[in-house]
Amino acid sequence: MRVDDLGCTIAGRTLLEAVSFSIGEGEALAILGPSGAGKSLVLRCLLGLAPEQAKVTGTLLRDERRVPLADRRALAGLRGRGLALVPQAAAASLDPMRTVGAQLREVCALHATDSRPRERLAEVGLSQEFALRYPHELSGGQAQRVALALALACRPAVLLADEPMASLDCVSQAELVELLVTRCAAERVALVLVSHDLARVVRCCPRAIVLDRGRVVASGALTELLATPPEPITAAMVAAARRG
Ligand SMILES: Nc1ncnc2c1ncn2[C@@H]1O[C@H](COP(=O)(O)OP(=O)(O)OP(=O)(O)O)[C@@H](O)[C@H]1O
Repeated sequence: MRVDDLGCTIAGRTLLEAVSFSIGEGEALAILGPSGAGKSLVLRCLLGLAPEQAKVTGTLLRDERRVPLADRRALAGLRGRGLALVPQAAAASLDPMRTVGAQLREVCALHATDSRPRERLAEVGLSQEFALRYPHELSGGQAQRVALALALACRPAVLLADEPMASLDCVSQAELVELLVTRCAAERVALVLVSHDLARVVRCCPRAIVLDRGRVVASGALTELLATPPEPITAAMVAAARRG
C-alpha cells in the first residue's frame, strides 16, 4: 500500500499536509508524533472516515489500484478485506448488547472470510469461554485482544492500529504489541502502528514516520532515527524513550 500526498483541511485549517509513506505485505511501520500531530487523523482519512466537513486530498495505491482519498465510497469498499482498524478504545468499539462470539461470527459472515471465531480467539490468546462473554465482562486488555481478533477476522491486507495499548499497564502493553506484530507477520498482514511512545514500538517496527503538526518531519529506519534524530521532535521522543 502506498499513500501519496495526503492532505486534510477543516474550515480552512490545515491538519495534514503532504503525508506520504508506503508499506509492503507483512511489514510493520510506526506512525509516531506528539499529541495532536495528526496520527489518528491519517488513519481516519485512509478509512474514508475523516470528519464530515473535512476536505481530504491525495491518493491511496493498493493492488495497482489508485483511489483518491477524497472518495469516501471507494474507501468504504476497502474497509474489511483491504484495511481494518484496531481502535484506541477497544471496549467502546464493541457492541455492548452482543457476545464476543456473535460479533466474531458477524464479521466472518460479512466479509465472507474463511475465519473461524474459535480459532480467532485462540490466536489472540483467549480461551473459547470468551465467546460467551459480553463486552462488560472483559478487562481492558481482553477487550483489546477481542478487537484484534475482530480486525484479523476480516483477513485484511493492512491492519491500522491506533495506540491499541494506550489504556493498558506496562506488562499488558508489551504483550499486546508483541501479539499484534506476531499475528500480522504470521498472516502477512501489513501493520501500521500509531503511537506517541517510541520506546514501545522500537522492537517491533523496523521503519517509522514522525509527524508534527500534520507534516512528516522525519522518516526511515527506527534504529537510525534513534541513533541520530534528524530534528527536535524526534530528538525529544528519543530522549523520552531513553528516560524510560
Ligand atoms: N473533527 C475534528 N474537527 C476539527 N479538528 C479536528 C477534528 N478531529 C481532529 N481534529 C484536529 O486534528 C489534529 C490532529 O488530531 P489527531 O487526533 O489526529 O492527533 P493525534 O496525533 O492522534 O493525537 P493523540 O496522540 O493525542 O491521539 C488536532 O489538532 C485535532 O484538534
